[in-house]
Amino acid sequence: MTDTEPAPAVRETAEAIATMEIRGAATIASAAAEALAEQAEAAAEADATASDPEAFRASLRAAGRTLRETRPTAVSLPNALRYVLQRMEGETVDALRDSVVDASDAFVRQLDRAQDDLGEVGANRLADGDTVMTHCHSTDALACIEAAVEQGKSISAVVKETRPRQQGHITAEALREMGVPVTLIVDSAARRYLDEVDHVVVGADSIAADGGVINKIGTSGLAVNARERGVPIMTAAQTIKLHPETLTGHTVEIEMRDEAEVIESEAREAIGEVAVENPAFDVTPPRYMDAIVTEHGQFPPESIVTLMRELFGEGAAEPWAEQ
Ligand SMILES: O=P(O)(O)OC[C@H]1O[C@H](OP(=O)(O)O)[C@H](O)[C@@H]1O
Repeated sequence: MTDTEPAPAVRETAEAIATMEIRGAATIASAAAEALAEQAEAAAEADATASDPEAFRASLRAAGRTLRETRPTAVSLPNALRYVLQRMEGETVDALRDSVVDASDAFVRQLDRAQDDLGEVGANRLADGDTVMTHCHSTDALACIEAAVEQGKSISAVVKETRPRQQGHITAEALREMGVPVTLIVDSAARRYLDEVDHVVVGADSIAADGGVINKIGTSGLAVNARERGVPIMTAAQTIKLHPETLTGHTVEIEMRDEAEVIESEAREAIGEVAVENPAFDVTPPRYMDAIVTEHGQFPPESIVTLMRELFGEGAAEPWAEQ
């Protein structure tokens, strides 16, 4: 390992995030924080960095860049890197390592606590006997349903399969394990089933300062249909999903993934020369979302900017940048 080469554990985590073996905004964030701790442990042992605090810092920043480059849309990833790298301090390599490991542990603990707290808030929006509709797989959204079940409410679910990666299957299994009766449907059946649904519950990968919700592709269409059918829709999003760069007018980059996720090679060849696109996310305008549920309470999307300013100020530092 040279001073800027990430430890094998960091490269493995980065690869797993890029291929979506590790996926879901919150899970990506905790994996990234843990990878930085592993980098710190490895760098404290490596010849090039063990006795050189500046080389140690450089190796942590390089690991941050490797992790940052994996997927562009879920802001929980750079927010995790910010949390840990901004707390890296000390004059010696041992002190630096300890500060990174401690920050990483604190971040992961905070993430779990936030999800539990958010679940309680979201559960209060659900009533006994409600049927919820879900899209994709969100641990934050599931936390709301699980807390409602733990409150003794009887909840059923209509689960959208969520093409192309079918994360709805993961949601269906998780809900079944909670004892929630599940009906799995294809995405295009959603509007038909909205008449049988009391609440739509989705997660988020990023929340923009204007209250726009960036979530799995298909969320915006679902939200528009829910509004038209008069069904409330909430997004469950811990505050690590708030995108500080959008405070200064930046837009959120929507990840475009490989066409192979959409169409098998044989079918692709048979169709011939056509374009195939695979955007992973879309933006739901704030007027189509009833509430953003966070660990700090629930907010109308248009007012989320106040919470963002409180938590992030106006700036979004990049402590992983080369110096
Ligand atoms: O953080 P939690 O709530 O678990 O997940 C949040 C969001 O992350 C997922 O993205 P992907 O499957 O990684 O592309 C989905 O869009 C989901 O709603």
